[in-house]
Amino acid sequence: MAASPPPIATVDHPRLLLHGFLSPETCKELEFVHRSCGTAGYRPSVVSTSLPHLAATGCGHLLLPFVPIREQLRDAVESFFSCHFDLFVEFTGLISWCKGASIGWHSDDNKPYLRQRVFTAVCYLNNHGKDYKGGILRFQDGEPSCVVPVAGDVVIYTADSRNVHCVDEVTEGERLTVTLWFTRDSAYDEDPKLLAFLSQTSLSYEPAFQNSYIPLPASDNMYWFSYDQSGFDIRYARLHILGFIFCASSDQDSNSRSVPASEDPIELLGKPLRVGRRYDVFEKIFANSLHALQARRCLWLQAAWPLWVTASGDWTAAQT
Ligand SMILES: O=C(O)CCC(=O)C(=O)O
Ligand SMILES: [Fe+2]
Repeated sequence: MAASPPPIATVDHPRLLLHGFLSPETCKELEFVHRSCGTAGYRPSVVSTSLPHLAATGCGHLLLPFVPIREQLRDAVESFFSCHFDLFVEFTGLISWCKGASIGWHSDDNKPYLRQRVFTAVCYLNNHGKDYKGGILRFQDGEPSCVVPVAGDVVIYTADSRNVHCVDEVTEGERLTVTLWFTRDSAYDEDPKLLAFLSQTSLSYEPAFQNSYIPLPASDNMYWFSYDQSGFDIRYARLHILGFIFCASSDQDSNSRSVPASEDPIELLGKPLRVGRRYDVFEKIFANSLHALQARRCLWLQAAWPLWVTASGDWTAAQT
């Protein structure tokens, strides 16, 4: 008779790679949510869409695809780690790792404010080699020693020092994941926070606003920006990479589309603005550039035409 495997709790590096956990359709659906609502600012070269962000910005309907995925992942984690206790989802987020993104050796509970995390699940939504280069997940010890991401696969592991890992730098393309952390501490349960955000956004906005497909602005304190620390503002870089150029309303020359020297572009990031494409300028005034970035994929603002962002106000001067 074959000996039964040792209980997972006694294994040195408890982790599991599951192939084909998410269907290709689900991967695409999640990618769509991310393209619609992803926001820069969580870490340099990373764009994220967290569930609290969706709930807080009037996109509660986009939480739906996550409901079965979270449950299936919770089941998989509970069963693999033989959990005889309640397990709560602490964080769920879509994360794209753009060119230059990486993370060094760490365990996922390695900061005082992360101690509540006990298990991690990372689902891969696109493919290493085809969609991007780099971005391989490596573990310091144990098997599998590395994970080459394939769309639909999921890796689950303990968040403690038994699973120290890193992710190689993405050198080309964009690597897309949905990452969940699980906790035993109900104080960190993500669900009540989502419900609170959902009830705020659905109760406190005008009906006309609720019908808009454009996300509401996320609150300033939901994201941090690195400008103060490094002199580099991730919002500005992202606008630039996407092909947007600031165009102040006083600019008479549509070809130069430049910001007058007196206007600090960084200050403009925080001011209300409109978004334009070629000779069309959308009527909607966005609260700030972050809000416009949240919405730009809904508006299909990524075509082959020149794009620009104008300061709000007399935009007609910009298109003469
Ligand atoms: O995306 C991955 O493969 C792992 C990500 C990771 O280590 C993290 O977010 O802490
Ligand atoms: Fe990690």
